[in-house]
Amino acid sequence: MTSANQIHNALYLAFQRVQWAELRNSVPLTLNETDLANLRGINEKISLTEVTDIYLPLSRLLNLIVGAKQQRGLTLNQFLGHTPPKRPYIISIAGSVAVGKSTTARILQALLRQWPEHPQVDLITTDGFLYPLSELKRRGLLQRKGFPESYDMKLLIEFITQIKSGDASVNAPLYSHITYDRIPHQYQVINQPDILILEGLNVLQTGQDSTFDTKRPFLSDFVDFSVYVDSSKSLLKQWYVERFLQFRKGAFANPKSYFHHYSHLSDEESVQIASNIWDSINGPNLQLNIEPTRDRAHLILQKGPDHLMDQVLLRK
Ligand SMILES: Nc1ncnc2c1ncn2[C@@H]1O[C@H](COP(=O)(O)OP(=O)(O)OP(=O)(O)O)[C@@H](O)[C@H]1O
Ligand SMILES: CC(C)(CO)[C@@H](O)C(=O)NCCC(=O)O
Repeated sequence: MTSANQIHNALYLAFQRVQWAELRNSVPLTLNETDLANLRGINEKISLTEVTDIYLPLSRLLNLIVGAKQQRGLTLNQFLGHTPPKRPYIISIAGSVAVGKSTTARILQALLRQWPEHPQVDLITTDGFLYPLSELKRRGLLQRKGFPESYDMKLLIEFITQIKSGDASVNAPLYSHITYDRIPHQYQVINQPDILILEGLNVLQTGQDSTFDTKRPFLSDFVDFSVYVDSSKSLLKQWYVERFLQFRKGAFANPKSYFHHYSHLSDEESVQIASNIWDSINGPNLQLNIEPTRDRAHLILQKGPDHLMDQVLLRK
């Protein structure tokens, strides 16, 4: 009998933290003080050593992989004798709520932009494709936010089809964590970037359940390279609760915030409420719908305590 471990070893090359960090020596790019200050602006909790030791080699790997695809495009054009429109290279980033998908995506965006072969790197999150709050209410899905059925997959597939066709000025809907809802009449315009990073918990899902139209293509059919950010369940819950406490002091204090009523809670009450939301919504969603997609990724980033990278797994 072939064990799950054997299958994993056959599919992935595994790099422990130290091995991966050594690859930094083969990265020609360095970061200057301004670059580092910009990265600080993304999230002041990010360790800059982590950026240079872990994410810089990662940006080099992606730079090489994107380069290979660009080369293939040129070869194909030569064969076909025409020049098709510029089509963005699409990188997806999946993982649990609170694992750090958006932070990872923003670090990679900042680093990938530094490479002269692909200066224009755009980033969008699938949060904007959640149904508006009124629609979620209508469908009785308020307690299922983030579950597959809470996303307008038709809209998301339409969006990615336009991007992949090389269309100019494609609108992506925007989401606000303050109002907990889609922002009406406001869009992010995607205009033929070199790379588009698509971040969200559902990007590796195939929708092989009754809630989806089985004839519809999968999002992953449009994605060139997929990343899954992984960590242990206990750390994920801890990061979720910590972020909730942080929000209570920041975003929730805004009277427009959907969670404004939480801003007056004590620490103890907040921890209780965040734990309940985790145990009833985000934890089960991770278990049922997100974690099962992990081994479809081309690259798995495994984070340990303090968001430090433990291991990098790369599809052979
Ligand atoms: N590399 C990092 N170093 C330190 N803290 C981090 C790092 N990445 C993420 N965090 C922290 O972890 C929490 C979750 O991060 P982030 O908001 O990026 O997660 P997410 O996966 O995008 O979440 P969601 O799905 O809810 O949008 C935040 O409090 C963030 O500050
Ligand atoms: C918007 C999502 C679904 C994904 O980012 C998530 O942050 C969320 O709101 N989940 C629902 C439960 C909660 O409030 O955490």
